[in-house]
Parts: sequence; structure tokens; C-alpha cells
Amino acid sequence: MAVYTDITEDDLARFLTNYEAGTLLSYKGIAEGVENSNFLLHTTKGAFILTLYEKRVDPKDLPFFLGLMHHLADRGLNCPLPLSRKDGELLGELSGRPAAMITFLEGTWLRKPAAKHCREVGRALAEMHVAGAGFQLTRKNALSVDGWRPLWDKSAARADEVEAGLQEEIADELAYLESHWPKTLPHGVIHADLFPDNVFFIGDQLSGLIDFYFACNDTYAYDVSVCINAWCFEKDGSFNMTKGMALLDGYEQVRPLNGAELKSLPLLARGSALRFFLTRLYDWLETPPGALVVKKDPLEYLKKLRFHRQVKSAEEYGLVHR
Ligand SMILES: Nc1ncnc2c1ncn2[C@@H]1O[C@H](COP(=O)(O)OP(=O)(O)OP(=O)(O)O)[C@@H](O)[C@H]1O
Ligand SMILES: N[C@@H](CCO)C(=O)O
Repeated sequence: MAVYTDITEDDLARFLTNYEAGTLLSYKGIAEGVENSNFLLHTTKGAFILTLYEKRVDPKDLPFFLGLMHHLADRGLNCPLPLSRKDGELLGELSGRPAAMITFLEGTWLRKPAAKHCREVGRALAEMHVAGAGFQLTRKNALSVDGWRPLWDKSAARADEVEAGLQEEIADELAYLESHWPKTLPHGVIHADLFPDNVFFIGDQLSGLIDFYFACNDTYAYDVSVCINAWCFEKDGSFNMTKGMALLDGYEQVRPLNGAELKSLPLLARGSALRFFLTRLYDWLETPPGALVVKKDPLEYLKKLRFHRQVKSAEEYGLVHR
């Protein structure tokens, strides 16, 4: 359960007086997520999410994240919205952390997504890429190729505790990706973490996207590769090409990928697998026992990375030629 920072009812009730959000009826910590502390609030005006921003969120990035949610919603994307305070600010402070009140999005995330859901996700990702155009603020992707080596350096000494031989394998992988990483692909605002737990459905209908706290400016096709990793592998580690085909098809219905993007997809997928392997590895080694968070398995992403090394073209992900 991701509640890193505790709040008291008195502090929360006082915090709520900064908003036109009614008075507190009940609240509880949310037993999901690994990054920030989230609480579900019921007030006399309905349900809200309270988010306290934790270690991986740099407070100076919060105007980008919160402003982006407004920009995307204004262009028709279904996503939660940060509430404005009475003083006009989107951000407040609670228990010593930056904190925001967010509208509650109906729906639930899918534990076992099928190919039809992957198509919906592909389409929604492309819609987000299109809707992000014109957003005035920018944010570099701190977890792209330049960020991986410093992150690896924090875990490298203990990496063999997770699997023997990792030191050499990751050092080689980093060197390869750093020298081959594409620099000129189409780019704009990307989500960068569109995993199943960040996509809500009502029945089979996608109801919205949440968790924009890794959003940044980067290449669109990298975001597609994040989704291939997060949506198209089965629990046993095998790649499901039917899901890959559906995801790419859904994406291309809104924003066709060009030849250079398709050619780079296997390399981008290696990179995005490495990115999630590295953050998970760091958390695996550093999270103290007893913390209220379910740690995610870094080896799941190492296996995906190894799979992508063997992939020669986007056809192997299910791309159908138009
Ligand atoms: N606006 C919202 N409406 C409804 N539920 C929400 C909303 N925002 C968050 N939640 C709930 O809180 C959970 C955790 O939220 P979120 O994914 O933003 O946390 P996180 O710690 O940033 O997670 P992650 O590990 O995906 O980065 C979600 O799975 C969902 O159940
Ligand atoms: N979606 C990420 C957690 C948030 O960074 C993962 O599964 O590792």
C-alpha cells in the first residue's frame, strides 16, 4: 500500500477549508501505487483523491503535471483534474508534503486485460499524444537514456543479489543503448507510465487515464514501447502478439507511426524495459522492510529486455503493413 506519509483527520479537515470541496465525511489510504501517497476522500460534495507527492516527484515539476491534466481535459481527454484552491493555486501542503486534491475518475483498472483492451489503450495513447500538442510547459524525461547510468550506479554494487551476472549484462546494455539511442524521432508530450493500473475501464469501455506524474517531452514511439511492455506480455513472461497487433492498430488509427519510428521500436522497447527494470531494482534494494508498499519485481522487466534484444522488426510485435 502506498502511503508513505500519514495524515491526521484534524490536519486534513483544516486542509480542506482551502477548497470548495465540502466538509470531510471519511477518508482512507489507497492500497495501490508505489510512487505517491493517495487517499480516497468522501466529503459532503462527493468523492475526491488526495495526493501527497513523494520522493520521485520534484516539486518544481508539479505545475507541468497539473497544468497538463487541465490541457488534456480541455481537449477532450478523459483524465482527472486538480481542484483549484480558494486562492487560485492548484497545489497546497499537508503533513510537510506538496499536496493536491484531484477529481475522482469512475472505473477500475483491469487485472487481466485482453487484446480488445490493448486496442483501446493504443488509441487513447495516440489521442493523448495528439491532445498534448500546444501545451506550453516542457519537462525533460529524467528517466530516459541520460538518466539510466546514474540510476544504475546507485544499485550496481548490490545488483548481483537479485541475479548473478547482472553487473556485466547491464553495463553492456547501457553502453549499447547510449550509443544507438535515436535522437530525431517525432516527439511531444508523452505519458511515460501508461501501465494497466493507470487506465480505467467501465466494462470494456476505456473511461480515462490517470497518473501523469512521469509525463514529459520525449519521443512518441518510446511511449508506445512502454505500453507494449506493460500490456502485451503474459504473466508467464511470453509476448502476446495478438495484443501487440491490437495495441499498434489502435494507436495507428489515430496517429500512424512513420518508418523511422517503426524501425526504432525494438530498440526503444529495450530502453523502456531497462528504465522500469532500473527503478524497480532501486526500490527493491532500497525500500525498508515494513514500508507500506508492494514492491514490484525487477526481473519481470529484465526478461522483457532480453526478449526485445532478439526482436528484429516491428512485425514481430504484430505490426500489420498498411
Ligand atoms: N483520480 C482518480 N480517481 C479514482 N481513483 C484514483 C485516482 N487517482 C488515483 N486513484 C487510485 O489510486 C491508485 C494509485 O494512484 P496512482 O497510480 O496515481 O499512484 P502512484 O503511486 O503514482 O502509482 P504508480 O505506481 O502507478 O506510479 C490508483 O490505482 C487508483 O486506484
Ligand atoms: N509503473 C511502474 C511503477 C511506477 O513507476 C512499474 O510498474 O514499475
